[in-house]
Formats: sequence, structure tokens, C-alpha cells
Amino acid sequence: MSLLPVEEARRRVLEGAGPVSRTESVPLRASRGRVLAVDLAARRSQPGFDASAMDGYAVRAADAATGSILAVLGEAAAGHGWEGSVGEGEALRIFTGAPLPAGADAILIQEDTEPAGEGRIRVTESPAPAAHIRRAGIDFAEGAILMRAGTRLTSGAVALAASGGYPDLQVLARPRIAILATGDELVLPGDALGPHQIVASNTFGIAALVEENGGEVLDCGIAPDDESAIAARFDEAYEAGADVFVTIGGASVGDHDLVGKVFADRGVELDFWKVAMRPGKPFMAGRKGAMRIAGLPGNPASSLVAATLFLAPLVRRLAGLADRPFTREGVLRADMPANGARANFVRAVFEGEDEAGRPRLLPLGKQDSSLLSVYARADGLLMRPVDAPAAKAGDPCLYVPLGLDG
Ligand SMILES: Nc1nc2c(c(=O)[nH]1)N[C@H]1C(S)=C(S)[C@@H](COP(=O)(O)OP(=O)(O)OC[C@H]3O[C@@H](n4cnc5c(N)ncnc54)[C@H](O)[C@@H]3O)O[C@H]1N2
Ligand code: MOO
Repeated sequence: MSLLPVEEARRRVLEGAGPVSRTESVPLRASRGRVLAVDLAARRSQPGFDASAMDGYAVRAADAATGSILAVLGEAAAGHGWEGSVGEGEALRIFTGAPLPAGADAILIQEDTEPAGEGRIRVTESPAPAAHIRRAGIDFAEGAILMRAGTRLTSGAVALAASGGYPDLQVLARPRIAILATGDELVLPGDALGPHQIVASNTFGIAALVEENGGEVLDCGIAPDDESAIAARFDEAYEAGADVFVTIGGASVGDHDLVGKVFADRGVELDFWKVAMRPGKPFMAGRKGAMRIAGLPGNPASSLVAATLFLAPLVRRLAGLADRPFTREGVLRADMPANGARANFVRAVFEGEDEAGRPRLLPLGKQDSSLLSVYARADGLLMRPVDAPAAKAGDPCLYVPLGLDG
């Protein structure tokens, strides 16, 4: 089977992938970063009454010419209105957020007054008509659509929902991503290692990536290199309604690489296997019914690179999150040799920026796909396209960010 170009593989993985149809209610405090499932109509108006925007006096503007003397009737503070009415030559002491009393039509700020004795004030600067009044509903009126379905809940959006009177919000459910590690050699971190065993580290990196991109992990654990064991976990994930079934390892051509065989046996429609990239070549994608399949290679860097390029954007789509640009612009910090027939995703660190603010990418020394110590240090994957000619330090390049806020 020929190797699929990376861009084509991404396009095919994302084809037809949209937000999951399940929704759930979450308390407002747990809603940050979630995606609204419904249009949100305000349950109240904000403010619910005409209010003062400043500390000062509620007055009738017509009576408050510079030099006028006004009799102060009483006081209104936020949360404590004043029931009477402001008449000719009268003022009410008022504080920011208090309701405007009847009769008054402007706020005279206290800086524009001076005491005139016996509970009276003198106006030193007359207020403009309707000065410093926040009208009822100026932020939003009851019934107004505050946010549309599909809005990602930022801190501002959470505050707006609170102000609109919502203690809970209906949001899209997180897509369920089942993750199965395969291999006789694998044990969980902290467990006793037999001879020739290693830790199943990939599961944890892939799970973190899934969660970073809005997914929920169904941990299917570790299956030995045994077709029926892998098939049993596949069936469990399918029956549990996983949106994506992710396998780690067993994706290559060895006698013990059984994932492809299990998929075929289980009626998975394989879309493609093997991408023209390094690391991560033996990535496979397909689907069975509504469940998508992502078969990641076992080598740690291969697994994480393939998941970053294909699984993360798929999870974002299913979660209703906006696509991220695949690559960003940087500049080379070192000369690079010509590249061959597979796009090369070189683990690199940032070393300063050029005048345009683009990061300078310095390739890390060792690029073997088993090296997590190198992968974890990398700020980005410097992309060397198929058949790219040699390049010089200072030349522009493209990279895939690896940081948490990338
Ligand atoms: N004759 C060929 N051999 C290989 C080819 C090839 O084209 N022809 N491709 C190589 C490439 S490229 C990769 S990448 C690997 C991928 O192989 P698999 O996906 O089958 O992975 P495994 O063989 O199961 O494991 C490879 C390596 O990774 C370790 N591993 C597996 N799972 C985990 C895990 N969950 N956490 C940490 N490490 C894991 C495993 O122990 C192996 O060392 O195939 C090449 N071979
Ligand atoms: O493509 Mo493999 O993923 O080079 O190590």
C-alpha cells in the first residue's frame, strides 16, 4: 500500500466529523471551556431597573444649574432603593448601583457639589441631561439571546450566563475516546516490571492530548498481543458507544502486529494505513458504524506525533471546538539537510524569535522515535516537507506547536 500524504490523511480523518449530538447539563462553575448546546435566552434583564452609575446625587437636571441649592431628602445605596420621589429643588444622596428614584432624571456626581449647610448641597457643575444613568436592560433584556449554541464558554461567557440567571448550562457532551494499549511487554507505571517489559507510557500521553482537546477518555487498559483479547476490548468500546477507538502499538508489519487483523475481523472499514511521515508512518484510520478508528504506532514519539496530527483535530471537531491551524510559521535556527519521501516532523525547541516575532526552531540532537526524553522537551515539531531541499539557518519553516496553549 502506498503512503498517503499527511495533508490528505488529515483531510480524510476529519471528513464529515462534526460535534457529537449528546448534550448534558453542568453547573456553571464546571462550564468553562465547554461548548453551549442551545441558544441561551436571558431569564432576566440587566440591570433590572434604572440605576446610578456614579456616587453623588439623584436630581432633576432642570433644577441643577451651576450655583443651585438642593435639599437632600435621604439616601439610596446598591441593594437599597428609596421609595419617595425627588421633587423640585430636591436631591437624593445616591451611590453606584442604587436604583434611580422616581422624579430624578440625572446623577450629579459628588465631585460637582459642595455642602451648603442644613442638609443641603450647592451644585458647582451642572450635570448633563440623563447623566450617569444606566438604563434598565442596557446590558440585555429578558428573552434576548445572550449566546448561540456552539459558543465556547470563556470566562466572560460564564459571567454572562450567570448574569442571565443560569445556575446550570446545557453543553455538548465530551466525545468518548476509548484508548487501548497493545503489547505483551507493557505494564502500568509503578507496577512491577518483568524481564523485557516496559511501561505503557503512551496511554498517558495520548489521554492527556485527548483531554486537552475536549475529549473524555475511556481507558481500555492493556491487551496482550492476542487477537481475541484485542477483539474483546474492541467490542466493549463499540458497545459502550465510544466515538473513537484508539489503539496504541501493533500497527506495523510484524507477526505480532495484530491490530489491523482484528479491525478486519470486526468489520472495520479501513480508510487508510500508513502515512508519508516520520515518525508515525504506520497510522491507520477507519470506522465501524458511528465509531471511528485511529490505530497509532507503538513507538512513543510516533504515537504522539500521529495523535497530535490526526487524533487531536478529530477530537476537537467531535467536541465542537474550533479547528486549530495545522502549522505555524517559524524560522530555522540551524541548517537542515534535504528531506526524502516522508514528511519529517523534527522535535525542536524554540530559541528566541526573529524580528517578525516568529520563533527560531532548533532541532534537538536525537530524533529516534523511542525517545520520550527528547519529545517531552520539544516546543514544536519542525515540519520538513516531502523532498524539501536543504535549508539554511534563518530560512522560514513551518512547525506544529506542542505546548499546552498551542
Ligand atoms: N519491517 C518493518 N518494521 C517496522 C516498520 C516497517 O515499516 N517495517 N515500521 C517501523 C515503524 S516506522 C514503527 S513507528 C514501528 C511501529 O510499530 P507498531 O505500531 O507495530 O508498534 P509495536 O511494534 O507494538 O511497538 C513499537 C515500540 O513501541 C513500544 N510500545 C508499544 N506500545 C507502547 C506503549 N503503550 N507505551 C510505550 N511504548 C510502547 C514497544 O515496546 C516497541 O518498542 O514499527 C517499526 N517496525
Ligand atoms: O514512523 Mo516510525 O513512526 O518512524 O518510528
